[in-house]
Amino acid sequence: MLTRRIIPCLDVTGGRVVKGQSFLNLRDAGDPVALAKFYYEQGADELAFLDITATVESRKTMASIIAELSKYVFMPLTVGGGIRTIADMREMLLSGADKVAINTAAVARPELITEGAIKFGSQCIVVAIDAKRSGEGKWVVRTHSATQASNLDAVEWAKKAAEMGAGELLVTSIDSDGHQKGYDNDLNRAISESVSIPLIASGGAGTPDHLYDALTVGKADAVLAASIFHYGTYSISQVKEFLARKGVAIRR
Ligand SMILES: O=C(O)c1ccccc1NC[C@H](O)[C@H](O)[C@H](O)COP(=O)(O)O
Repeated sequence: MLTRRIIPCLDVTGGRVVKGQSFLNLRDAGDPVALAKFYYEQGADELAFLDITATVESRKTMASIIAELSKYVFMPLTVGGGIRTIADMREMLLSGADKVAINTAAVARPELITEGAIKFGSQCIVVAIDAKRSGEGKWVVRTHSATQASNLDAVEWAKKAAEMGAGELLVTSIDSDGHQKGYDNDLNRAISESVSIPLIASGGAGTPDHLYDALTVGKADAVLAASIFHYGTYSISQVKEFLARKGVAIRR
């Protein structure tokens, strides 16, 4: 079995890490470079950076943060937020990112997924999907930092993104995000059972049990978390010890 990955997520705006609940009420959660170095030293398997301002200016800030980080942090870096073109992807990858996450731009023009996969390799292209529960066993895709509803069913969109060449899916439950009450395992399992590319679960982590449930019940290949780590509720090593004791293949 492939080792499962623990991925801290740094949502960045104005050069600072922030954290909210269901994408709202954002609070300062620290300096991005310091936090990234801390998580690297703690044994994180990968790091995700999300530029939630997503302007031309903020993308330049993100590129300089990633360039600075790459000097100290030697684990896969995924960068997302406002990435709209091949040029945006190239800028992040040349700054030191290993993967780019595209969300709104991929919904607007799914061909961007294929173009990015052809240019840089599928392994560089993560399609981020922000999904909101819309009925029993149904989730709708929202874009623009979850401010706009689309007419896309989240499971169907995930299947299309995989067909278009995505290397990995980063699936965030808008309902669970930041509440530390657990991931939306129904959402993650529904998508994981529909695609053959890795799924990173996101949104809701509050205890090590939640991460275990996401990797088992939710059938995720990796777990992304922000609040649980930024607020120091649990350390990465505590989470990894817990998962290893439960028999999960984890890198230590
Ligand atoms: O994705 C966005 O555009 C966005 C915008 C504003 C605030 C948060 C956002 N995303 C939520 C992040 O992906 C968040 O770090 C993950 O969902 C993990 O959240 P936790 O529930 O705190 O582990």
